[in-house]
Amino acid sequence: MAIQTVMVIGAGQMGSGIAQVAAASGLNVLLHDIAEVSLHQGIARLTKSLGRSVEKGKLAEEEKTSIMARILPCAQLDRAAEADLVIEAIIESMEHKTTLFKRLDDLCRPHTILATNTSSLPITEIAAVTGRPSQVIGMHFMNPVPVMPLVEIIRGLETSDEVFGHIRDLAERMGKTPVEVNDFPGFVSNRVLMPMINEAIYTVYEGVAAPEAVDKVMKLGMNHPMGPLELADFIGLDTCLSIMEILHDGFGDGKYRPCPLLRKYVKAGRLGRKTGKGFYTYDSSL
Ligand SMILES: CC(=O)CC(=O)SCCNC(=O)CCNC(=O)[C@H](O)C(C)(C)COP(=O)(O)OP(=O)(O)OC[C@H]1O[C@@H](n2cnc3c(N)ncnc32)[C@H](O)[C@@H]1OP(=O)(O)O
Ligand SMILES: NC(=O)C1=CN([C@@H]2O[C@H](COP(=O)(O)OP(=O)(O)OC[C@H]3O[C@@H](n4cnc5c(N)ncnc54)[C@H](OP(=O)(O)O)[C@@H]3O)[C@@H](O)[C@H]2O)C=CC1
Repeated sequence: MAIQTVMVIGAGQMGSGIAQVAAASGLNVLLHDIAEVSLHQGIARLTKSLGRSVEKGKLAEEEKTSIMARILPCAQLDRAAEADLVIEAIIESMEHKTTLFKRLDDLCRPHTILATNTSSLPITEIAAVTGRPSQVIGMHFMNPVPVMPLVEIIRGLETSDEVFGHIRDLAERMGKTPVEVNDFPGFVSNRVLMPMINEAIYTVYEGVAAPEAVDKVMKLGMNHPMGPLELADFIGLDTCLSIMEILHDGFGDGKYRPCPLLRKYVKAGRLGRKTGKGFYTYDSSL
């Protein structure tokens, strides 16, 4: 089966980046979001990202135009019927994702593959709500999608070899390096990364150091490109909290307990860069 048309669902920071790299690899992209304002913001974000590549001389203006022409903002989920592949990138919630996957299973043609960009949720559980578990797979991109080379690929219990092969080949076509990992909470990336971020938040919570000092230690001492708190703001504190909760519930181990300060910031709507405030304050969410 040749994948020609992809629907990306959720036009947030990940969905807009996935739509961009998919269109840049020659695919036709339908970009869907429940909220029209989020759809506009997603298009603005990827337009800005492509514009930056043009300014740097890495992309011709005509290429930008043709990439943009392959992306169709689409308010109707029903158009998933046109897709060979759906890549879901909505909020990190099992309830929201399973509701969506049930609906997609009804809407999509029999050959269509359903992929999720979940950061941490079990693929097998998402696949189980559909009548096509062999065609459900985890395709976990890293943020910012146009820059980061990795895609974690996660098979559910029933995912077929054929579907795995299609997704691995597609990730390569998008210029990414696929790495297969098993279906456990947080996979590899967030099982390793998120406890470090959570621990960094604990150091602020317990008054060990201010956010700037924690980040400086990790940047200058360990050569990390971003400090853990800067990175948490970049990922989104709501997403960080959801991932910690999934690790905590999934393994039943107290070492994954989310820091109360993380909970407090999320309750206050301080979600990081996307809301203009987290551990730091930002001018623009794009
Ligand atoms: C939570 C999960 O489930 C999994 C995750 O994704 S965890 C998060 C993983 N991501 C990370 O760890 C990111 C860590 N940070 C970094 O690697 C870097 O800080 C960064 C790449 C984001 C920015 O790098 P920087 O050197 O500080 O800034 P900058 O010079 O502006 O950008 C570097 C390059 O990336 C590009 N870039 C940066 N942000 C971009 C974006 N949002 N979209 C497109 N391009 C972008 C820039 O254009 C620039 O390109 P060139 O080198 O070709 O000029
Ligand atoms: N942030 C990161 O660094 C990474 C995130 N991920 C994963 O990617 C997914 C998305 O994260 P991210 O892009 O950061 O989140 P964002 O909050 O930036 O974007 C999520 C988008 O999905 C929309 N949405 C919510 N529910 C639905 C729905 N039922 N149908 C369609 N659209 C919906 C939201 O709209 P509205 O805002 O109106 O609710 C929002 O525009 C999550 O599963 C996350 O764990 C994976 C890798 C890295």
